[in-house]
Amino acid sequence: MAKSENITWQTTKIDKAQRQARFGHKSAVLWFTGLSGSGKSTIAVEVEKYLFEHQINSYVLDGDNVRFGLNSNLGFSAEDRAENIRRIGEVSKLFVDAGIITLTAFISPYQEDRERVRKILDPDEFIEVFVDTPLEVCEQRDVKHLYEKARRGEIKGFTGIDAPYEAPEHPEITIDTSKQSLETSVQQIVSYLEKHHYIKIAD
Ligand SMILES: Nc1ncnc2c1ncn2[C@@H]1O[C@H](COP(=O)(O)OS(=O)(=O)O)[C@@H](OP(=O)(O)O)[C@H]1O
Ligand SMILES: Nc1ncnc2c1ncn2[C@@H]1O[C@H](COP(=O)(O)OP(=O)(O)O)[C@@H](O)[C@H]1O
Repeated sequence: MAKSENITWQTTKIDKAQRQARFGHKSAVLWFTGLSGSGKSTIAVEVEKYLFEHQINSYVLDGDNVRFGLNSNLGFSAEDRAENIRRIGEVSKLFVDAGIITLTAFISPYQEDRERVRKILDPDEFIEVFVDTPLEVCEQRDVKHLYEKARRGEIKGFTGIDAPYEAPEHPEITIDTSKQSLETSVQQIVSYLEKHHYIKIAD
């Protein structure tokens, strides 16, 4: 698949460990996955805000936003979703190298695509956050009226309706927004990061 030839890896004089030491926290990807409307973006944005307010460098890569720019040439076939996730995985790796806690909010419905991203990162750098909100609840919310359109057949291949969602088998974190508040979810993620020594929140 690689088309580039005659390329050599350029080393730099500052590495990830030095950046992490300067920032005072580790870097990793919080990889949110779940149905449309499950709460990925809402939680990711809130965690980013919390981390920012506690002097931790973080950044959200969001499905809709990235599809306006970097991935504007991709649709929703299985192949295009795989390429979408591959590119975001590579971008996340760069962000992690830059020392940033990166939050990605993509449906990322295929186990294989998510596992491919896990493999290009160091073992503790990929934290899978399964936003396990039931389809009925997501559909009832229907924030963007997309489920309505999918049910009417106006959108083909909509995740959860006529395209698959493969739930993670061993996510590091599981959240069900039909059972827990946004504040609880944020705390759950921050606690995970603290417990596993990615960050230390000053008292
Ligand atoms: N066919 C189909 N299936 C699922 N979602 C669709 C579709 N068409 C458009 N949308 C809108 O695109 C958002 C999902 O984009 P992602 O990049 O996260 O999708 S994927 O990871 O490549 O599967 C998704 O946004 P979220 O609601 O934020 O998940 C939808 O708004
Ligand atoms: N406990 C909760 N946690 C997160 N979102 C919630 C919660 N309860 C209701 N919501 C609502 O659910 C919707 C989730 O939408 P969004 O975050 O865009 O989902 P996704 O990014 O997964 O498509 C938002 O309108 C949000 O306000």
